[in-house]
Amino acid sequence: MTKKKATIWDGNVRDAALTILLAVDKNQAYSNLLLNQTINKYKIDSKDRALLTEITYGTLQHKYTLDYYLEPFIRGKLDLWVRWLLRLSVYQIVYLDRVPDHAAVNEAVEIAKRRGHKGISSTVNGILRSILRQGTPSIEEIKDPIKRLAIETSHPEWLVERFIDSYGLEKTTEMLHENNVPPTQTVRINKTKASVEEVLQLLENEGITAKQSSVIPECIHLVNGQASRTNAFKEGYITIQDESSMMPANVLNPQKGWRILDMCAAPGGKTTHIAEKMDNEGSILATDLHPHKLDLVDATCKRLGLDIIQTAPIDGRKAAEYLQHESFDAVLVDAPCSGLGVMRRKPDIKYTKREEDFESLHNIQLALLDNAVKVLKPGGRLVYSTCTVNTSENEETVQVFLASHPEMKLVEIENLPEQLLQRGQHGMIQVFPQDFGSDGFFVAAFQKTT
Ligand SMILES: C[S@@+](CC[C@H](N)C(=O)[O-])C[C@H]1O[C@@H](n2cnc3c(N)ncnc32)[C@H](O)[C@@H]1O
Repeated sequence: MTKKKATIWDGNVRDAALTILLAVDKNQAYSNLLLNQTINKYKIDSKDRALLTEITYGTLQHKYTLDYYLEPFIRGKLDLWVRWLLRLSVYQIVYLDRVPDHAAVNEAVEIAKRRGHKGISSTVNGILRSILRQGTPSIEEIKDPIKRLAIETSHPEWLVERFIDSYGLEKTTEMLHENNVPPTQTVRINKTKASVEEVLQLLENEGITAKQSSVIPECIHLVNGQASRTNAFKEGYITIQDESSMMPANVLNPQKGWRILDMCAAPGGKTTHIAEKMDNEGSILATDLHPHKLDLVDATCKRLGLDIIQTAPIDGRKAAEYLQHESFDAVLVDAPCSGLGVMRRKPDIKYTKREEDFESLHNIQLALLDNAVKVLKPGGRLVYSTCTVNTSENEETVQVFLASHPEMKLVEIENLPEQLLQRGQHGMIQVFPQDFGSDGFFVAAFQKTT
């Protein structure tokens, strides 16, 4: 008898969510990539897609809270898949009004029967029915305020403490809650092809309601639909990008005809934004450590009709060995970072990041900046950005960099809307997810004086 090949999708949303959650936990798979691959590969329809996304992300986002709710009801050790099945079931019971409790329990019992044996399914049934009868334990009763906030918002305690040390209790509390709010879909319009009004009309013709952002003018918020499936996307009128990520190109303020280096360019979101701002006139060298990722940059340029971008695999920590010194009008270092600003869309980051990662990231960031200075023309502009909320990779990287580079100075950021400028000081802006519902993001602008 031929064995049936295992598949993520057999029409059962909860089962597919369980498979994805297990892969994220066991194989350190990226939840967003695996979820998108599953949805696209199996062409999952919009109703199932919404529920699958909600259960997968929601369960992952609230993992520690769900464990707290489950703890009093679990006796002994459970297999990993059983624990995830319980978590995703309690997630539905506690957070999803549109799923009746009995449906969540029955589905879990059926999955337990299929994946395990009768004993397991009655354990799952017993635990979930006890929770329905007795209710979940109260988080309010946790005495330690840091532990309470960590459980309530499902973040590791060390990270909560670190955030409070850097940003204070109020900002941290707001940020941790916002990290559990699903992000809205935002796209950037390609102004070399159409105006905002024209793109809004194109999207409307495809049944998509969208509106221009009140923060970054080239940003559009989608109310429904999936940007990647639209003709507007396929024909190069839009690029999927978080609103915060639209800051660096604006801060760089590139002019037509400039020669620009984008040192950590893949997959090309900011490179192509810079090219659009230059009206596709001038030249951009887009480099990245990983050659295969540069194919994505090339493909995006082709889709958007931009031809001033050349790609090259270069380790930015050695860029000055390969590139002519003082040859670029401006350099963008959109550095590799801990990604603590994007936990809304990549909840796995909450559970996988370690404090010891920060120092090596800080050192890589400094090495990238050192090289950027060497290839920058005197008078040229350097922009440093990260998608993290972490002083050691943001303000401290800037301070240490400045201390060893007297020829560099921070310059006032000008080319952003007032509401963003208000959040900055001395050439640096830290955006928090709660500020505009966009990713947490940091940007700093420097000028080479000699
Ligand atoms: C934050 S991502 C860049 C995102 C990109 N700028 C965009 O907007 O689409 C950081 C990038 O840095 C690259 N990277 C990591 N270490 C690098 C190094 N030593 N030199 C150059 N690129 C590096 C990674 O491969 C990754 O693509």
